[in-house]
Amino acid sequence: MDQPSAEDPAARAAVETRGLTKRYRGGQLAVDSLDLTVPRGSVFGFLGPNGSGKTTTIRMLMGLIEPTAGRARLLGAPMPRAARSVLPRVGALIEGPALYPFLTGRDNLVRFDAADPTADPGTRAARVSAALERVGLTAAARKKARAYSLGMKQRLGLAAALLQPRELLVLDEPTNGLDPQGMREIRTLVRELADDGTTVFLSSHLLDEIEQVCTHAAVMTQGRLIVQGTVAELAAGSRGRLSITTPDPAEAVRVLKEHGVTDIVALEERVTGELPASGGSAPPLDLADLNAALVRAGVRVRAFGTERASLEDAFVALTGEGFDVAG
Ligand SMILES: Nc1ncnc2c1ncn2[C@@H]1O[C@H](COP(=O)(O)OP(=O)(O)OP(=O)(O)O)[C@@H](O)[C@H]1O
Repeated sequence: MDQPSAEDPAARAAVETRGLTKRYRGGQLAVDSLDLTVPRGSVFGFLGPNGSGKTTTIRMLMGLIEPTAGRARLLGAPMPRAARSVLPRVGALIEGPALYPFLTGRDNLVRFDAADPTADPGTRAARVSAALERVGLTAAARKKARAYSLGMKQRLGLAAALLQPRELLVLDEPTNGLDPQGMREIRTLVRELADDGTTVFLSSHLLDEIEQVCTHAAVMTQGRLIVQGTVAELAAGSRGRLSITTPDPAEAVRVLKEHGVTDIVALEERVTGELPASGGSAPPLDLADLNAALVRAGVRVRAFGTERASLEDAFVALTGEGFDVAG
């Protein structure tokens, strides 16, 4: 009864939650009726400021804590009920890897592998070497983990998650605390894993990072999901800023105002502004008409267009808030 058919979207999604809710004992509503669908094969960014409920959601998905209400499916199977059969197909890196500092990178992986009752000891050395190679730590395999940089430690944690082939990787803030080089390494690795067909679900409070690496994203604030979709769809939700280059900025500003453009900023030859929102009875402003009006008014236009809308624009448009991008 609980097994979805091949036609059921739940069978296709790598992660699916319906009404998933967590209220902690102290009364804190950390996750509120979450309906999340992570398509198989996606790199899915789970985005939200600190405290928005991302870790709580991930801990429920992995069966580490019980939801207060609602349900969660991982690779089509109900959690936490199917944990024993599903979790071996899922690699996870949650709240930093638990490493033995006085063991080498390689020996750390040997210990992780030995803790897995399904792992054949006869092929352990080959598995460990392949995982080290996968994350680019072969050269550093004999160094003690305490001598690793934070980025190398994260990669070692990923290697531990990759000792077995995985259909889904769940990474909680995998670049938290890393320097730009470490962040790039993790991003590259995530892309490579996705190219191999692994679904990657990663949480982050960095919009920029999600835009660079993810195909899909969901945005959380205060325990609630405010939007989910492909990154392209989310960014398209806001139109971006109008930008004009002209030697006649004063006249351009006048024409733009007449056409309902707001928040106009003129800096030497560059004039930018917010296009009026479409909707209601007003027809959307056609950029071709606006350009023609500028030319009719004698404004000499060197360049005319909209700046690419970013996920951050979409986020601000959705919530009316800025985003914590400081890290
Ligand atoms: N064990 C707990 N008991 C009570 N409240 C908790 C517990 N864990 C988290 N919370 C609260 O639940 C809310 C969501 O926290 P959560 O850690 O899930 O958010 P997050 O988006 O992962 O943030 P961060 O990036 O800071 O980890 C916060 O208000 C937090 O204080």
